[in-house]
Amino acid sequence: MNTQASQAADSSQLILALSKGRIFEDTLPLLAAAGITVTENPETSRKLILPTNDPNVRVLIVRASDVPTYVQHGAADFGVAGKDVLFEHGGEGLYQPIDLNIARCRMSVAVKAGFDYETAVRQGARLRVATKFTEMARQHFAKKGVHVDLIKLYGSMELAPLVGLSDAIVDLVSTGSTLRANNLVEVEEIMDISSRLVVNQAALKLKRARLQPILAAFERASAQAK
Ligand SMILES: Nc1ncnc2c1ncn2[C@@H]1O[C@H](COP(=O)(O)OP(=O)(O)OP(=O)(O)O)[C@@H](O)[C@H]1O
Ligand SMILES: O=P(O)(O)OC[C@H]1O[C@H](OP(=O)(O)OP(=O)(O)O)[C@H](O)[C@@H]1O
Repeated sequence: MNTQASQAADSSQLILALSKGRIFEDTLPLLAAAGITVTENPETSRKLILPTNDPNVRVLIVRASDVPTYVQHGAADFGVAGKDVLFEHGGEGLYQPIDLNIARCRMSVAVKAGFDYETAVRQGARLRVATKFTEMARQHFAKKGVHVDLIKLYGSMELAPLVGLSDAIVDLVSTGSTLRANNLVEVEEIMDISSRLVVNQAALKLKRARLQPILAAFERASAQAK
C-alpha cells in the first residue's frame, strides 16, 4: 500500500480529498464548523498534502473529477465532489450521506444563438454534442430518443459550436455569463447540481468515531447555509 493509502488506513488519521478553487473555498466554513482549519493555502502552496490544525487530519488537493477515485480506493477517507462528477464516476464504493448545497449550478444543453434546436430534435436530426460529461449527455439524449454523436472535451466546451465542432454542448451553467459572452443560448436544463460529501465505505465503519462528529458538523453547517 502506498504512503497516502496507509495513512488513510491508520484509524487515528483522517484524509480529506478536495479540489482547489470553489470546492476548497466553499468547504472551509464547513470544516471550521467541525473545528478544523487548513493551515496552508492551495493557491499559494505547491504542496498536495496540506496540514490542518489537527495533526490527525490532512487534506489532499486533487482534480475535481479525481475526488471520487481517491475516496473509492481508500487513499482518502472522505471528500467533496459535485453531483456532475459523481454521475460520471458512477459512485461505486462511495457512501454519499450529505448534500452540502455548495458549488450550486445546473447541467444544461446549449447551442449557438440562431440554431433551431427544437426543430432539429423534432425532425430526428442526428446531433453532434461536445461535452466533458459524456455519461450525463448519453443518458439525457437516450431518454429523449435523440440520436447523438458525443465528442469528448476536457474544458472550454463553449467553443465547440462556435467553430463548427458540434451542434450543441452539455455543460455547467451558473450565472449564464459564459454562454452569453460566447453567443450561446441554454435550450434545456438537465439537472440541478450541487456538491456532496462522499465517504469511503470501509472508513465509515472503521473510523466511525472520528468521522461521525465531522459529518454531523458538516450537516448542521450546510443546512444553516441553505
Ligand atoms: N460556474 C459554476 N458555479 C458553481 N458551481 C460550479 C460551476 N462550475 C462548476 N461548478 C461545480 O464545482 C465543481 C468543481 O468545479 P471546478 O471548476 O473547480 O473543477 P473543474 O475544473 O470542472 O474539474 P477538473 O479540474 O476535474 O476538470 C464542479 O464539478 C461542479 O459541480
Ligand atoms: O454560467 P457561469 O456563471 O458563466 O458559469 C459557467 C462556467 O463555469 C464553469 O467553468 P469554470 O468557471 O469552472 O471554468 P473551468 O471549466 O475552466 O474550470 C463551467 O464549465 C462554465 O464554463
